[in-house]
Amino acid sequence: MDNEDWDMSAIYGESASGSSKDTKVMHGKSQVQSSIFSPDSNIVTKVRTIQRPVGKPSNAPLNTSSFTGIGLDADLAKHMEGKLRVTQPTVIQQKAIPVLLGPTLKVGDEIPKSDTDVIIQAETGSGKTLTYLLPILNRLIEAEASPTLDLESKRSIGTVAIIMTPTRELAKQILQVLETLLSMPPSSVTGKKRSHWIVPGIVIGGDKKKSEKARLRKGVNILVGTPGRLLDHLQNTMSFNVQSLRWLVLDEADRLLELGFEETMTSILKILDARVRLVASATNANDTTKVWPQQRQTVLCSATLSDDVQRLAGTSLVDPVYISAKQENSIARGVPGSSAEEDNDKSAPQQFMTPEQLKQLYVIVQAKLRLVTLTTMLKSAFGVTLGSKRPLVQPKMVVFLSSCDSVDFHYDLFAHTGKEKSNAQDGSQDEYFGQSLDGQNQEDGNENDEDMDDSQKRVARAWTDEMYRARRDTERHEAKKARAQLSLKGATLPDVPLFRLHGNLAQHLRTDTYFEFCKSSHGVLFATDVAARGLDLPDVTHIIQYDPPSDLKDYVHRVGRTARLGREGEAMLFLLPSEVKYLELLTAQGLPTQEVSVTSILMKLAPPKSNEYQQPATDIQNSFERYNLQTPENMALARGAYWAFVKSYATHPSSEKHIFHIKNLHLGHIAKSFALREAPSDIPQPKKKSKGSGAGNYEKDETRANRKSQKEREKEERQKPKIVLKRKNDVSEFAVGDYKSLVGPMLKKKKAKK
Ligand SMILES: Nc1ncnc2c1ncn2[C@@H]1O[C@H](COP(=O)(O)OP(=O)(O)OP(=O)(O)O)[C@@H](O)[C@H]1O
Repeated sequence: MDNEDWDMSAIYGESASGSSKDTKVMHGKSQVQSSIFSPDSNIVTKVRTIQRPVGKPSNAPLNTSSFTGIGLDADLAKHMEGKLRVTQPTVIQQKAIPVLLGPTLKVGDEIPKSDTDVIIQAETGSGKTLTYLLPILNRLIEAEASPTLDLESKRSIGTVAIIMTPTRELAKQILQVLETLLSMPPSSVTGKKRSHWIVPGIVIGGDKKKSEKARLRKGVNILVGTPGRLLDHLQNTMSFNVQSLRWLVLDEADRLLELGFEETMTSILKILDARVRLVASATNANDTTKVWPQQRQTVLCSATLSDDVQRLAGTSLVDPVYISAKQENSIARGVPGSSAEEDNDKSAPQQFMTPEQLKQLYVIVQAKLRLVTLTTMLKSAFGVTLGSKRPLVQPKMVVFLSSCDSVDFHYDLFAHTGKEKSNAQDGSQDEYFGQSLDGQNQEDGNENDEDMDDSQKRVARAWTDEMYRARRDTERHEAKKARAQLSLKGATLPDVPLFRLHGNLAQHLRTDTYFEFCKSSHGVLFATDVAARGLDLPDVTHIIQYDPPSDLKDYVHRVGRTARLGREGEAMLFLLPSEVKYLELLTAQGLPTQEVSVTSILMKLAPPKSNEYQQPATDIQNSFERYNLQTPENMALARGAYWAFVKSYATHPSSEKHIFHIKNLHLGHIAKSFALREAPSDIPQPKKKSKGSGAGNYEKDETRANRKSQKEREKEERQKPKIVLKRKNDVSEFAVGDYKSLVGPMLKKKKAKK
């Protein structure tokens, strides 16, 4: 159905689309004010929108089953009902919990005869955390009745379960769920305390190692951690006792096994293999109970499974069973996708799973319109565009960006734009280091040239300069303070709390922001992929992928922050016209997307009964550009974000280079999307920040670049075309320069091999 045909030729406003450019030198560079609309820019295309109905909720609890019915301890089930409001299992819980409870329970026909390694695949938001935590807990509690397990020395048994996650936030979230489950009251039947002896713990980068060591020395029975810190403790904390380890859970397994984490994971597995086996064969001292697995059971889970999992499964899993939420038969032996025939087999496991009820949309936007389109989308969602009403239930949104610097920039921009001084004319009068302070002096009303002699004028000028500097310093100080806050509210989206999350924030800010956003009923979180995996952010209604992910798996995890547990949700993907082929990749993976036209979004800016959206869009863009010009700090954030974007674009995997290639980027328009008025060749690169300063362009743990091995990066370097970008007919005034000048020193150093 065609539902978004607009004839825009009639409504190009003169001021919004005029081609005249205004040039000024500020912040050491020429600033060109150019229009984001031009008569020949064909932003209005006939859009054929395919209306695809969303499916029935696929990750909701089943109303035909109960936890006790699938073998869970009655006290534990009751406790979950009271504490978590969890009463009925989801599909994956119904299928996997009986298997993980072990062969002794004999619930279900398909349960393997002995404990076995397990691979679990289910949609995002389907309750995978409880799927693996509940059976472990259940089996620990069951062991209380075992005469061979000395209750007094249970803590000294050391760590019996390790849960590994790729991000610190996810580790904290899992610990929180674990602690809730462990706060079980005494049994209503026997009156005995349950689970009180089980000690949970966490080891993650960014936290103090010393206190972690102390806790490990005392004994932690279930340990949640990120790979780097876990390996560190395995290598350096002598008192870390894993001799009785029975469960190893790799949550978000595919991410953990990607290049970058792979080496760490291999080392961890080697150490565990050696230590656990050593004791088991020497004394068999830990064979304390029949209800625990006799050997270490490894559980892998994710919504996306990939080649990495197959690689690990081949070496480290013993005859695993595969349990999928979507597959007809509950349980299958072997590793999904490991046989060649499966490639042609339609019943073979799906690599990616998204909730059926999730609405997946995309918009194709020219780079120069990206920022206003995003702004309009946010404004209209919160009901702050002309003629729109605030929705009764305010949305809660996550905007995914490709770099930490980009997150900082957008967070800062939305938090502060609109507060700039009203007399600011394209920033010239607000520029702290500009030539003129006249505007400021007049504003302060301290100077009346006609009534003063020369010396009075000098004193007055010195005095106003002084006051101006003092005010400038105060404003800068306040801006600095504001940047360290957990959330901010700005004039662009009044009363909407804005948050940011990325791997370069100090750990306490990361943690506090995560919990704060969880608690908030509405708001916008600007985040890198650090928020993509596993985070259970309650009530998120919308996801915006402003920068496409570097990996299709991340697409699935990002959109999975909404539409959780049977709820509705909407995800929007931004694509440049040169990236349209990405849709083919999504389609090939069975990910259903539906187009929304950029015009239909921008039209939300038009006054009621009018089609004139270009002027309000231009006003928004100009106010962003003015904000950047206001202070060197603002300028630095924008320039840093621009460079981070360009560099991050260059790290898309080689398999996607035909879609995301830097040579396809219109850099002048990209600069516009960071509200910069400078030519790309003029945009200075940010100075390298000192190591360990907690600042930088990319994610530390979660960077795209980190995911590649040195070898793979070198190979990509060699393959990079030696190109000189030429000015194309339809290319703007800015997009000129050779590859090196565009990409910067990070890539400059390596020479292409012949
Ligand atoms: N059976 C259930 N009934 C009600 N709520 C549940 C049930 N199982 C889990 N939940 C809740 O659903 C939410 C999502 O669970 P969880 O984070 O484990 O999903 P997930 O499948 O691991 O998602 P992701 O793939 O994104 O990590 C949590 O808040 C959890 O408490």
